[in-house]
Amino acid sequence: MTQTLTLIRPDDWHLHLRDGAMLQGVLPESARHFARAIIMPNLVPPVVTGAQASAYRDRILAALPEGAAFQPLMTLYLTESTDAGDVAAAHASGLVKAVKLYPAGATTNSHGGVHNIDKVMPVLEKMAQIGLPLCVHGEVTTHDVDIFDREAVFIDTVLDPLRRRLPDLRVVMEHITTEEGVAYAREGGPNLGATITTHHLILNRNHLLVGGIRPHYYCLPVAKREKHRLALRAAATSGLGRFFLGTDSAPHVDAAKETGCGCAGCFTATNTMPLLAHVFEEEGALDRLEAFTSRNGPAFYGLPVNDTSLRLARHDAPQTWPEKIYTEAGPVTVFNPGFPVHWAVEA
Ligand SMILES: NC(=O)N[C@@H](CC(=O)O)C(=O)O
Ligand SMILES: [Zn+2]
Ligand SMILES: [Zn+2]
Repeated sequence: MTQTLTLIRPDDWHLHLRDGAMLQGVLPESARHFARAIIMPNLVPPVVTGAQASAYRDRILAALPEGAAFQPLMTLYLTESTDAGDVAAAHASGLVKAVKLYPAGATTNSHGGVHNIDKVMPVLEKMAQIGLPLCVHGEVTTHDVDIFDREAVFIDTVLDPLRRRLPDLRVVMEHITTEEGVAYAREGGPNLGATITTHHLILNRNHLLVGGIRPHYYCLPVAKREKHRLALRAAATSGLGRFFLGTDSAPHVDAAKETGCGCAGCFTATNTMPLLAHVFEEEGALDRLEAFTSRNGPAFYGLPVNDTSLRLARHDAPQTWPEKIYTEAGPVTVFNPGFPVHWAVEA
């Protein structure tokens, strides 16, 4: 008999949709399974002001397939000239659900990000006052720090000092990739959450580098040692409210990935839910998948859970999905986990 699993419809608490032709091409992949998503603001130019977030939200809604009930939850890209009053107004109107901190130079389109945290303290103080969460790409960018250590060093030298300075600030550690990240989030109290991606539950750095370099497994923060992947699996399947799904699905056209200096980002919007069912089944934790994908995120953000559902089924035969999404901007390769997956989302 086919095993099925019915979940409260999931949300994605960290998603890149881009703009224009790419947005048009990838949005249906998320809207098919997810009810809501926190939309990352690292466009070119970035989404800095409330007015820009409102215009971007309109473009997303206009790109939605007919009849899709998908709600984009908007964020602002924090810069050293961000205006605290504009942030507060965008939050008060209900438009903006979080502000995103990119350390300058940390990742794709982060050059306009923050060099010096002191310069953004007035905005962060306002956010702490009004309860608006700060989503953090938690890596230091100084060249003397090894890329595999950047998350752990960020926690010690930036995140922990910031949280001691502003204990009321609500923070989401985005896409954690290390046991240090898991441990810090676990101990962080009710003002701290952490998103975990699908691909970091599947990949370690060997998958990226052994037997040839795999550009479609390259993302930031970069996949780490196996012990870190196992720590992430334990956290995601723990059921603890701190940990929730943020796919960090980050589309780049193949030409920008398969090149001498490839972009960072894994595109997982299409197959995240079957992959997660596979991972949670392996961990003997299918009963905790719903907490990770559908309950813990809304609880952290103070939103109701969705009132619709999503059904997964486990088939005897391995399931398939498109190898690429053909957008008008170019083809985007869908994340291939490298093992057979028997789960599929029911139509
Ligand atoms: N995760 C990635 O590797 N890339 C993201 C940026 C980010 O989330 O850091 C992107 O925008 O492409
Ligand atoms: Zn990031
Ligand atoms: Zn991201």
